[in-house]
Amino acid sequence: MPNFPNQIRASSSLIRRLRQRVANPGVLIQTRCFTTTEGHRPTIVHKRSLDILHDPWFNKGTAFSMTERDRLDLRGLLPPNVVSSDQQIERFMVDLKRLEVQARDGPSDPNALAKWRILNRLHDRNETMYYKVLIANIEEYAPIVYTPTVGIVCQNYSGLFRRPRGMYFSAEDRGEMMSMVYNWPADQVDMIVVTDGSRILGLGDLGVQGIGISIGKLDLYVAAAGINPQRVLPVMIDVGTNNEKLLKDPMYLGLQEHRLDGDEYVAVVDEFMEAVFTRWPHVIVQFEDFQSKWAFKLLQRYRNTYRMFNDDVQGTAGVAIAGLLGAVRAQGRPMIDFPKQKIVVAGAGSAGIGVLNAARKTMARMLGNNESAFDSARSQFWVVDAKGLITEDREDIDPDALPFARKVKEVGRQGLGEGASLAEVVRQVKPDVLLGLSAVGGLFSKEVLEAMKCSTSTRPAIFAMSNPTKNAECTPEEAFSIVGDNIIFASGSPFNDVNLGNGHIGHCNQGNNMYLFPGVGLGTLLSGSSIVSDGMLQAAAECLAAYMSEDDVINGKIYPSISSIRDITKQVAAAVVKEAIEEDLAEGYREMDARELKRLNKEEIEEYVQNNMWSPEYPTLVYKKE
Ligand SMILES: NC(=O)C1=CN([C@@H]2O[C@H](COP(=O)(O)OP(=O)(O)OC[C@H]3O[C@@H](n4cnc5c(N)ncnc54)[C@H](O)[C@@H]3O)[C@@H](O)[C@H]2O)C=CC1
Ligand SMILES: CC(=O)C(=O)O
Ligand SMILES: [Mg+2]
Repeated sequence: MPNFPNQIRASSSLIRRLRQRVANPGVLIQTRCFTTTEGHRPTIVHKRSLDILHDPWFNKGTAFSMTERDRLDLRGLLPPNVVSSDQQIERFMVDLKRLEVQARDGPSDPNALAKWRILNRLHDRNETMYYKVLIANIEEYAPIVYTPTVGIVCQNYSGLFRRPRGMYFSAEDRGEMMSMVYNWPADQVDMIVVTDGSRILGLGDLGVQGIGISIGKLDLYVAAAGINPQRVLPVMIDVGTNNEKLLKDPMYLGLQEHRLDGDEYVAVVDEFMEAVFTRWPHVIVQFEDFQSKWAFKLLQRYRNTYRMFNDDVQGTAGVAIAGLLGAVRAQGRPMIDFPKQKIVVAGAGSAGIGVLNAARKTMARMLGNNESAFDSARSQFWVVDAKGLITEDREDIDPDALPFARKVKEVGRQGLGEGASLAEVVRQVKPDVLLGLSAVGGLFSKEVLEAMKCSTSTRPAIFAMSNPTKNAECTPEEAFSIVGDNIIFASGSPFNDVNLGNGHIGHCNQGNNMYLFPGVGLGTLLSGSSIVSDGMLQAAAECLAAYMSEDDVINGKIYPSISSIRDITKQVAAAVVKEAIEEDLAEGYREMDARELKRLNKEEIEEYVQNNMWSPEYPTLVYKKE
């Protein structure tokens, strides 16, 4: 008879069952009381990995210890912070109590977070149905699973966490990644979206909570590009966080230490890349929301060796180019006039510099594609960052911004100098385009927009591209009411069109990389190219630019409506495949080999893309014994 500790009052039925166990030591007795010595006996399970996490009987969620995670092939399938069951309950209760307040946080839709929770639960229960709902209602639900609501989700992720989705590679997993990738149950993975959480939308460093953005982007991969949801993998590389609030938050699920930096940081990302490409050699890895400091370096480090691209640098650039060309057409001018546009860019981070580089190259191509064309294109841009106008006088200038630093003499003639304010720059330059990728909500103040009224363009364009909604540089109402009814307006997050009165509508375009990255990923996959070339990205941007009709652009519509995202994605993917074939990069995909790909004409490429897009229909299921 076992000795019960004094404080435990065992029920008579429990004592009866314990007696049974003493008589039959091999038999495990299920008991509801977990404070007896029973709690220390192991429970035999016939499952491992996600099967355990998805089984409500055995799942302990974030409370699985590291030894158990290793024993049950769970390493990487949960955020790295191991919490006690009391902490789990505390986190749940705090989140429950916050629900009402959070639900009101939605910037444009007061029920946004509540909708996200409902959709997320459906996602956990039934993926086919989830994507069917998402695709059929993309206009209403893209702002829930993607920007802006995904921003609120990331900010509150530790509280919202219920079931894991995706993989976490943390600094603690160094040396383990090559084996832990096998904890992911799918033998085929087509798309990975990875973040290190260091710059989530315009919300800064959100650490492990940034995984929400990888999940949201992959939702669009499935909904827009028809990537099979069983072959997508959201990833979070947790190297710590420099967000002091999260470092002190007892609810936080990530590593509570400062970010790794320098060689140590690179070694973690290197190990991750090697591991995923070893297990899935044909996967495409999209880098998302890495702080600028690393975004460019990692892109240069990997782009010629792995199938990868950086969405914020390259996807945003393509979307902006398409919009900028649309803005030229909206003035009733041919696209070839683009090199005459004066463009003021606010923000010189990964997105801003990506756009500037691509815009300069596009202008240079139009001007003859030689060195002098490239050099002269530079003078069309004025770049303003947190310290004001960037000139060659800037101390410790960021090397990525250096090519866009204005010559001091040159801007001096315009009455401008190093560090001039955005309003001053706009007043003096009178630009055709004012483009914001600063993450500073309201940066296009009344003063800046008043200055934009002096633009020399017949149809000034304002791109307030920062996300989420509260970080937009201005609202469309502010832009139309201050600058005038005739402007072209685009924002990164969705806004409603503006009623200008007299039956006129001020059109609000959504200038977001969601119109490109799904097609770039799908096109790369189906071409079988082992890299994502500049030409493939350029082809994607040109396809998006050409998608809008002359009537559309004259009416101020420079981007498609989100309701046509599946169609535009198909076309972008086809353009990417075509370019990969032309550059001799296409190695084929499945039964379509390189030679056959080369024989396809434009229509056949589109058909090939269409035929390879997954649709949310229930398949017939058949049971087969292992
Ligand atoms: N619409 C879209 O498709 C995309 C939008 N974005 C948005 O762009 C924003 C910036 O992203 P990153 O470039 O990666 O961020 P980042 O943090 O690397 O860069 C921000 C830049 O803005 C500058 N800045 C800060 N305060 C400023 C001020 N008062 N005036 C002028 N410039 C100022 C900073 O100096 C820095 O150069 C984010 O809000 C992000 O959500 C990013 C990618 C795609
Ligand atoms: C849209 C996007 O990629 C961003 O705001 O970072
Ligand atoms: Mg991004």
